[in-house]
Amino acid sequence: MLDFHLHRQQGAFTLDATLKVPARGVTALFGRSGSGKTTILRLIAGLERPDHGHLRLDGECLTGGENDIFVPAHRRRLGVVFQEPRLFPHYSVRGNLRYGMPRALTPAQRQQNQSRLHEMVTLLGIEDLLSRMPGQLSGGEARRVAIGRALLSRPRMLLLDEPLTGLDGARKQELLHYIARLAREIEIPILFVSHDTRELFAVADRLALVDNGRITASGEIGDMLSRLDLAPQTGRFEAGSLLTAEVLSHDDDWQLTRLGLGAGLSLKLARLAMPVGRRVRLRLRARDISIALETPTHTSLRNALPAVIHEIESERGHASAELVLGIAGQRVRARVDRLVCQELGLKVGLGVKALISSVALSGPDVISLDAMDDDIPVVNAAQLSAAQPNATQTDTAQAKAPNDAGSASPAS
Ligand SMILES: Nc1ncnc2c1ncn2[C@@H]1O[C@H](COP(=O)(O)OP(=O)(O)OP(=O)(O)O)[C@@H](O)[C@H]1O
Repeated sequence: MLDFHLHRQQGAFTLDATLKVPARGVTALFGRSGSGKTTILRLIAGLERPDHGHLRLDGECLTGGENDIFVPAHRRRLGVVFQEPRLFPHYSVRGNLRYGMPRALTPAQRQQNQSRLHEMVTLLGIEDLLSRMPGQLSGGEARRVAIGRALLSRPRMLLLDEPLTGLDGARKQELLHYIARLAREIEIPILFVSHDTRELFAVADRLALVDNGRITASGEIGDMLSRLDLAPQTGRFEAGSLLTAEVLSHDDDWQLTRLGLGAGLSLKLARLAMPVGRRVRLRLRARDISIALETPTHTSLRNALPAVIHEIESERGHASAELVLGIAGQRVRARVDRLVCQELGLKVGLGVKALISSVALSGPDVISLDAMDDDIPVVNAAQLSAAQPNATQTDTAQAKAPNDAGSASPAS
């Protein structure tokens, strides 16, 4: 668990942020440009010092406390990837990747290091770059090397500040899946900053909203996105909900998949390439849900789920009303015409049917919560959590004096 209260004055900007981050899973910092997200990451990484406050990771004080501690960046054992890759210019790509890896003292350890390096190089698609120097890489290539170096260093926590900016679509998607999978398999927390709501949808378990130097709300991402009061801050996400579900069955004749939502409820959507039993996260857009008082007949809408209206926000001057429905114990946002709301007599506590078209949902709306596609190599939990005392240095090592680099040369 990471917990902090950090205060820092930066010119006219005041940061005063408090947050608790659980021991595992991905927490996304989300907020407009200039709200203080990078400053928070830099303070956690030890690249900046707060004016006052505290920062503890797994009970160890890294900043503040009774003795006003400040553990330097390179001793924090954090994996950091910022927007600029910051590779060591005097090491080759291979040297950069090996930099933070634990020293191999036995042939077995050497073999383990080799196979982890090989997995990472394959995943990142940088086989042909290993002998190049950082000055000979494109921006996207350097970013991939920086991500690999951070992950290979066996950090206690990963700090990712827009790590996928500049990557092409396919590579971005692949790495995104890798980060999501990694987050679910390793026992270290990840703090992730991104402006891209699709990235956050794919990887974030929790959302912390940053506004003008403060963390104004935080919680499980599905709960946060279904809160109408937070809509002004979460507005860049398309209004909707994240539900957890399970793949129940496939119908190969009609190319449909049935997802179980709990409480005996299920919905159908286009066939997913996932095995039965897979737990998934499903995104339902508010605009894709219609409301009926009874289960309609003679309709193309095949998903009619019993729901109870929990909240209604209907304001004069707006054409639509926002609803929060309870479906199988999960909160689901829906958007209907205000006029329809009045004509149907919708009110809090009323039982209705939520109608969802099976074609409104597609593959990208469904993210696996279990192990991802089995052909993507992954560093397993045991490998990552078996951190060696000397295994450190990722981008934070840049904070060290250049001649320190010699004492922490790439692991063999
Ligand atoms: N060295 C500095 N001196 C004075 N003000 C600074 C300094 N660095 C950043 N700021 C200001 O601090 C505020 C927060 O900056 P920060 O980079 O943390 O925002 P951000 O949320 O990460 O933004 P973005 O999403 O655009 O990356 C901004 O108003 C910025 O102008």
